[in-house]
Amino acid sequence: MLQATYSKYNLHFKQPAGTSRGILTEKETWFIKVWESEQPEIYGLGECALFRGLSADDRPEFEKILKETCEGFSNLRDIRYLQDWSSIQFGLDTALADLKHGGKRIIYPTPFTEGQTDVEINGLIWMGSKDSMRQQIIKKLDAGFHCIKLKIGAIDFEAELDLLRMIRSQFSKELIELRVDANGAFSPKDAPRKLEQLAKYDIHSIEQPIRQGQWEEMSRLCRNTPIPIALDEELIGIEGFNKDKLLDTIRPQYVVIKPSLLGSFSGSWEWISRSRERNIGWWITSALESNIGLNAIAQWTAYILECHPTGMPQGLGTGQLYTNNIPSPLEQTGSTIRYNPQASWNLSPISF
Ligand SMILES: O=C(O)CCC(=O)c1ccccc1C(=O)O
Repeated sequence: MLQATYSKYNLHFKQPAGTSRGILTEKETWFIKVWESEQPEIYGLGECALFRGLSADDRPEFEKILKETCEGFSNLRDIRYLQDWSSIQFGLDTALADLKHGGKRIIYPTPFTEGQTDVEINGLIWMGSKDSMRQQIIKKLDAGFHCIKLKIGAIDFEAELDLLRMIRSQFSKELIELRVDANGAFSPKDAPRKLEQLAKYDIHSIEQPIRQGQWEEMSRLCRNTPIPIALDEELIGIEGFNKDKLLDTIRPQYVVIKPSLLGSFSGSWEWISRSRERNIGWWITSALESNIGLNAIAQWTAYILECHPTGMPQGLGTGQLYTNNIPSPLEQTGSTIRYNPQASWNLSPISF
């Protein structure tokens, strides 16, 4: 009989992570474990990566639903009811796929999990003082990144423009692709002027320039913008035919796919396939998961890119943020993430 249980885990940031939504020092997450009662030593592990303030499932009943999911698991025929609970669906999908493949943290077996391919990623620059952002940028460039993404929209806009000017004075757009992520910080009124100013620095794309839920304003921005716009928060909680409606109304240049927030792998694939039909670009990003969730996202990304290569860096560069992450075979070297099948997991930090 299939069994399941869960456990809460608190991740601690090495450095406070600044975004226009505030500064993070800790991130809670939940692990889920599944096994056959005859063989408890072989189990699948997943991460229900609840993101407070961002996930559609940041609701008071979260733990109750997770608990009921685990308790009612053996006679659960249909887990589609979890479509409202993206992070639980993501954790359960991961754990079940892991169990199916023998409980070795192999979720999507591909050449990536054999260590034969890697995935190009962007380097992430958190918001901070101009000095701290400059130091982070230099570190990422030294590490070999060709694409960096800056969280913008909270420090003084002129200082942010200065940073972009500094980067561009040393590195052309052929050498470094610059992405920025405003996490909704601009007002619809200011956004056009801010986009014009940013455009001087050959910006590849801007994520979520204005807050989600303003389809008319966002649609207008996307029509006139000098910088391609990528939707991120905008996609959270949108289901079914509304996905088509959103893409047809806003017509963004890109969408950012976060599997733990967008209905796991199936919900994420719906966004990718619908975007592909409309010539809307996409990339896949982690959203502050531990290595358990990041591993699942990285493996799924490699699996999707095998059939649908885009040539674009993905946003999976969040693996080194925490002091107490779960030691894993994921390695970030240069500008890529890879899975080293010779390395091992150390799951001892997790207790069920
Ligand atoms: O932006 C990234 O690539 C990862 C970081 C991330 O998801 C995040 C972290 C803090 C606040 C908002 C977000 C977000 O972009 O959704």
